[in-house]
Amino acid sequence: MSEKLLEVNDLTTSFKIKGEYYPAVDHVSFSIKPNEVLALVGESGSGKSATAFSLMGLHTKARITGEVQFRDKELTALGTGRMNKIRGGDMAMIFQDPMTALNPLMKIKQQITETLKLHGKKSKDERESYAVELLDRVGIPRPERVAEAFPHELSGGMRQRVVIAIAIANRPKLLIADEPTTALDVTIQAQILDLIRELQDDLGSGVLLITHDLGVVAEMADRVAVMYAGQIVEIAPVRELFKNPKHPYTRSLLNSLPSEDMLGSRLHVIEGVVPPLDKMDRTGCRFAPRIPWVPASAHEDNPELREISDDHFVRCTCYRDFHLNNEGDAPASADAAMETGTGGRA
Ligand SMILES: Nc1ncnc2c1ncn2[C@@H]1O[C@H](COP(=O)(O)OP(=O)(O)OP(=O)(O)O)[C@@H](O)[C@H]1O
Repeated sequence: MSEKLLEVNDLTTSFKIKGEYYPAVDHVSFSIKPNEVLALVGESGSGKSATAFSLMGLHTKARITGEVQFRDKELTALGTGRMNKIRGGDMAMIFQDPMTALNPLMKIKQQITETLKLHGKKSKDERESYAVELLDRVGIPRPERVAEAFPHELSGGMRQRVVIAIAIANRPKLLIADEPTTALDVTIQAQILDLIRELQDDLGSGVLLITHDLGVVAEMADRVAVMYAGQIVEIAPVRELFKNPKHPYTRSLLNSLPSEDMLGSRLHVIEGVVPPLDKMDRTGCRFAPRIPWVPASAHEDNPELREISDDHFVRCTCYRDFHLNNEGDAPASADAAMETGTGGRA
């Protein structure tokens, strides 16, 4: 097998809005190696989930182009039947909300054995005892009892452990985790992340970890891809990204992280939101409207991801002209920056 487990090239996923297709994922390319955790970060609406769902073949109504090579199979060319075999087998997903991922009317045991059955694993008795083993493996106390429970009888953290048990049931080579801890409280979050890390180590799986939480990224990721308005704007090994962020969007995200020396001070992020798909200007640098104090000449007309140092890629040259102001913050608003004439520069 080649060193790459997953290779995504020019993936474009477009949704139909009022009769027209608009890309939510726009020529996205990245790869994941076995045993590697790639974090995909970005604000709400940047296209993270659409990327994940496209990989899993779950966007049946969208128009999808590009290549998704998974263990030397081209997934975009596979029919539903073969895709169903891969989904939940070699490629599994942990969803954000365990309550919607689980069937409320089925006992936990049944939900796990169904996955095992779909992938032709073991006899009925073996499947049932393996289901209990899996519950134990994901740290569920009294797994025999939990196996007989319905989802609503469990806490949020326990439900997410069940979702993870289902995801790892067939020892996937690739695990896609879409905001796996967002719905949980902080102490449970840490336990679930530890669990995912441990299982990933154990299985040697690659992981695509989708999150908007940079604390989670710092703890879990080997590499990080930053997504804005359907495009990856920066991708780098985790240490490099935290130590040497380039793209203004990445720097804005990192600037929104609280740190000890910022206690009591106000956090600043660049104002604005990701525009809706049908209102998005797709020419030039998509982040330009949110940093109007950076001169137009600093942006490229057709920004591409470019390798600026080993394994560190950035889109658009605007990062060279982007500076934080004296307080180390981006201006609280573009208008303020224009008025003060600081241009957001140091
Ligand atoms: N089925 C759909 N039909 C139409 N538009 C969609 C559909 N799914 C997502 N979108 C749009 O695609 C864009 C990207 O959405 P996506 O859910 O991938 O963002 P995200 O980065 O995962 O955000 P979040 O963190 O809120 O989940 C958004 O503008 C969203 O409204």
